Amino acid sequence: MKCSLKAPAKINLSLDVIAKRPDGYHEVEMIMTEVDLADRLDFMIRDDGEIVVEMSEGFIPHDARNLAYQAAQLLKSKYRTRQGVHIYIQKNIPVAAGLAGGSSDAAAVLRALNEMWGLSLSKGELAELGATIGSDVAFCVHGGTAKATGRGEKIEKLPAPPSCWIILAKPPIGVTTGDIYRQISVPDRSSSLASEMEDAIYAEDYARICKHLHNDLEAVTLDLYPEVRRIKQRMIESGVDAALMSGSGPTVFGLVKHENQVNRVYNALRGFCEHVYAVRILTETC
Ligand SMILES: C[C@](O)(CO)[C@H](O)COP(=O)(O)OP(=O)(O)OC[C@H]1O[C@@H](n2ccc(N)nc2=O)[C@H](O)[C@@H]1O
Ligand SMILES: Nc1ncnc2c1ncn2[C@@H]1O[C@H](COP(=O)(O)OP(=O)(O)OP(=O)(O)O)[C@@H](O)[C@H]1O
Repeated sequence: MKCSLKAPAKINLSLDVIAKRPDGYHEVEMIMTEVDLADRLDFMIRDDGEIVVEMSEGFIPHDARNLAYQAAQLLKSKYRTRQGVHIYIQKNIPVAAGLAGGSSDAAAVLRALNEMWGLSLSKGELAELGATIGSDVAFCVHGGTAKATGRGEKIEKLPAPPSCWIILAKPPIGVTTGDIYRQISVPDRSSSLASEMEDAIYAEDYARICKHLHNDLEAVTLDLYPEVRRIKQRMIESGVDAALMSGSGPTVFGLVKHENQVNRVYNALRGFCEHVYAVRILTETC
């Protein structure tokens, strides 16, 4: 039995850090959306019970450190499945980029093996299991556009934002999420910035979405890595409607409403860094 699934990247349109928790995580309020830059995962059932992960990129571990492997192992041990699986991951999402590449792979494994191993788990159950692997996995299980609270694992689905183009630019550095959270001073604010973004999405108001892009982690990463600040600056100068860093970085994204602006922005960034993508928001889970 074989199956293939796409594992899309996400961006954070809004990310508020609300409080530091005693367990070392932070309480957050985030608005996230999937974009059509995706890894591709090919699955094949193995009758010997083994889990084998193969990656297109040799530098990513394919053993128990791989989030896709962890997802398969979690289902296998919890539901005592006799079958195994071979998973090939064609990596298209840049790694350690703030785009949840590994989390999305893990979510795709949960969704695929739920079908292939006949587990009949609901999306909610898969998301709950996924959250034990990483904070972004629950969102990736649900997909689409959503508000994420708690440490990121409590998901409320939202409609897709109005149609637009997104330019992603990733400088040649990797950022470790924990390092960025560790350095943030929790902002003292009375109103929720994520709510402003949520309202703008419900109102289908592109200009308000641009106005309310916000990420509390951005200032920390920009201070640590001046090249990320330069990319954001370059993006703004190239004429995007708004720009923001995604997650803990270092990828910066720019929103562009009209297709005729896309090439100009893309080319301005392409001369500046190697990893540049022009993508769209996903309106349905693939
Ligand atoms: C930055 C984001 O990607 C935005 O979507 C997420 O908040 C992080 O999601 P993630 O990469 O899946 O994060 P995890 O693998 O769960 O956590 C990595 C590390 O980040 C820190 N962390 C993560 C999530 C959170 N809400 N608070 C935290 O302080 C913790 O130190 C944790 O040890
Ligand atoms: N399937 C996978 N794909 C990519 N990286 C993986 C995978 N499994 C484990 N990793 C490891 O996870 C780390 C983070 O990679 P990932 O691409 O998921 O980061 P990220 O996009 O910054 O995630 P997030 O936005 O959720 O913080 C890397 O050090 C990488 O070696």
